[in-house]
Amino acid sequence: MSTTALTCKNIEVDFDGFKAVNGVDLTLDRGEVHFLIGPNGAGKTTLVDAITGLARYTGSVTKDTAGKGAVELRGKKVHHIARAGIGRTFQTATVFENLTVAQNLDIAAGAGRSPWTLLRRRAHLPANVTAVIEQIGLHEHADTPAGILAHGQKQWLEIGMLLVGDADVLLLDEPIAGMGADERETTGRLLHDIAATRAVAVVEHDMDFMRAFASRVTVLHAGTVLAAGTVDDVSNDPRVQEVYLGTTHTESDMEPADAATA
Ligand SMILES: Nc1ncnc2c1ncn2[C@@H]1O[C@H](COP(=O)(O)OP(=O)(O)OP(=O)(O)O)[C@@H](O)[C@H]1O
Repeated sequence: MSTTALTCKNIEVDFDGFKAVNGVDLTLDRGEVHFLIGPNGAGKTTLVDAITGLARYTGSVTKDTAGKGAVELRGKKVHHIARAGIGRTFQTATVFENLTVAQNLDIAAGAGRSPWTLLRRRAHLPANVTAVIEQIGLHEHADTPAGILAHGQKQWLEIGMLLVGDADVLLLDEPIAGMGADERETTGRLLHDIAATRAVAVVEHDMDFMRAFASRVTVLHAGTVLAAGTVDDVSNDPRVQEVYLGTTHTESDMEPADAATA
């Protein structure tokens, strides 16, 4: 059963009079892989920036925690928002290249620990770190320096760092950019595995990937929600077809399916 993890109401981001996000409502539910799509400049990244505290906005973003009610995130500092369970990745993975996979995860898991305990060598990894290494498929690379991981593996490690940090809402910016077919497939399955208990939102340009793995889709255009629903709902929406086919944004075309990775 899906439960709501994040609710955005009437979000507006204004850059000197230009509304990059203009009255967006969005709900992210646990149990779903929710794709945010739209042509270049639609406002996808700015919306994620607002949710994570990097862009000032009006409106409301509330984090819903089962049993504890809703907490307003607007006005909170970036690290408070992260601590409230909102995790984010960027297109370029930001892992500690000289540390091993296990050390990267151990540090991400220890956000609340003192620097001294973080530095101390640990005889055994905490159970949650071991479980996440398994979940992200890097158990054979636990002692591999992150810097020599393949591109896809680095992305999975970064997602793993959000998981051990107890992110309940994961906002992923083009997680499959630069990945091969097998890595994309693995990533899609990983996202659904994660979404079993958390909310996952993916900003994406790759329409094949969206069709294969989206539980729900929100289409942004010019800072507003153009359409929302299932893959079929949005694919069959004439307004969505118009935006993708009737404008110059052909690099994001809905057809052919594999048109773009921005
Ligand atoms: N700091 C800023 N100052 C002014 N305008 C900005 C700023 N950041 C983004 N914009 C503008 O806001 C609009 C939305 O940009 P945004 O990056 O959110 O779009 P996007 O949907 O993520 O696009 P893409 O898919 O190309 O990444 C664009 O017109 C962009 O030029």
